[in-house]
Amino acid sequence: MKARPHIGDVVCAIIERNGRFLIARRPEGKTLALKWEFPGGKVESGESPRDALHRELAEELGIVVEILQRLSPVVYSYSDFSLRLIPYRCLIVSGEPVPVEHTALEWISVDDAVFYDFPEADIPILEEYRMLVSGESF
Ligand SMILES: Nc1nc2c([nH]c(=O)n2[C@H]2C[C@H](O)[C@@H](COP(=O)(O)OP(=O)(O)OP(=O)(O)O)O2)c(=O)[nH]1
Repeated sequence: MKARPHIGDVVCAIIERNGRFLIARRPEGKTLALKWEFPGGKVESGESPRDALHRELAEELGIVVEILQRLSPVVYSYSDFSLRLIPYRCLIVSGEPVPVEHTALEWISVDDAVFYDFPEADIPILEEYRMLVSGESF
């Protein structure tokens, strides 16, 4: 019998400002190279998802955020790994994002998202977010 693949938890942030949110481009030579993603990363053992998000955003972008809302987690299996991606809407409370690990950052509107190449696991998150903000005066 084949062993069930390990599913790792990954947290990610939808960081909002002026009706847009921040996306970051993954570097060449890494998994999902050159895809645009929500900033975030793997939850380490013994760490809560929220703590992991604060740590990753400080490391990757040099910012401190306030978490506003958790959206629905997405479980997705790529050909070589599986993950549970847990999204949080956030606001920056200090710092200005600087791409330490990513090759680019962009602030986009939810309608712009179709023009960017996101990982498959992100698609349901973008869809839920679109529904959510279309009901708000965003
Ligand atoms: N941060 C982030 N990661 C995502 C998103 N969508 C998605 O499939 N992922 C995947 C890419 C990575 O494999 C993993 C995030 O882990 P990470 O950013 O800490 O991983 P990494 O590139 O340093 O490590 P690795 O993939 O090379 O093992 O989750 C997303 O929107 N944001």
